Amino acid sequence: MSLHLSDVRLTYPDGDSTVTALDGVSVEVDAGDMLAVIGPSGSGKSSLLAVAATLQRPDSGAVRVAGQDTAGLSGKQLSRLRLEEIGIVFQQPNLISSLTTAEQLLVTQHMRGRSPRQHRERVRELLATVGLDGKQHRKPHQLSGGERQRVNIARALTGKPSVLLVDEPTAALDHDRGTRIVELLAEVTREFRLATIMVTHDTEYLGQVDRIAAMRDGALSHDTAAAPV
Ligand SMILES: Nc1ncnc2c1ncn2[C@@H]1O[C@H](COP(=O)(O)OP(=O)(O)OP(=O)(O)O)[C@@H](O)[C@H]1O
Repeated sequence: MSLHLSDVRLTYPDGDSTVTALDGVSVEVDAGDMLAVIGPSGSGKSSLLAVAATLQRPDSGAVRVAGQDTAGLSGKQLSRLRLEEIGIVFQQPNLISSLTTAEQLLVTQHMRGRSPRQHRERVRELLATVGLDGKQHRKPHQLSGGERQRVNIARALTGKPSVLLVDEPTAALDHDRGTRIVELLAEVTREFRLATIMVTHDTEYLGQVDRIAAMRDGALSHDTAAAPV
């Protein structure tokens, strides 16, 4: 399973004119691969994630998620595809303050219409995978910033997605915590055979990813295997 964008173009209205956010972007990310996308502010990184997440329909070009062409799908079918196949990690964890760590994950299963009871074991395993063993009963204020980001990642993985989209995961973290979060993302990408795209400003963490692409003015100008560190 993979994520495939082909010649994607996206414009936004801008007064009497338009702004081109994505200008013929093509990229393929295979299962088990992690691609980092870097680039200056306004270069189109968030737009790329929004299109890959099927939250934004492109003006033209194709978006295939887990082998499925998204062009002909209705809004309802896209929502279902997102729930089943796509995990999204936003910059801010946006955890619900009254819920425990385990409940943050169970509530997403409830939204999928699945009984939380059947998923307690998976939630326990996922929390262990992200290094939160023994912290399932803690509420967000009882966790560190890095731990909250780990809950965010575990929550994105609860529905067993094949695609993981990550927006600036290290923005609020110091160097050590940031390094461990990117390590964790690389680990879960391999372990769960995810097709992962991580948008980041922080070039210091790029040694841990498989491929790096640079966005400039809506174009993906470079896509290469990451240099070994
Ligand atoms: N909703 C919108 N309406 C109009 N223009 C937009 C909208 N969203 C983004 N843009 C424009 O599209 C271009 C790409 O923006 P985008 O947010 O994708 O870049 P970015 O690389 O993610 O920037 P940043 O790192 O600052 O988040 C920019 O010129 C931006 O001003």
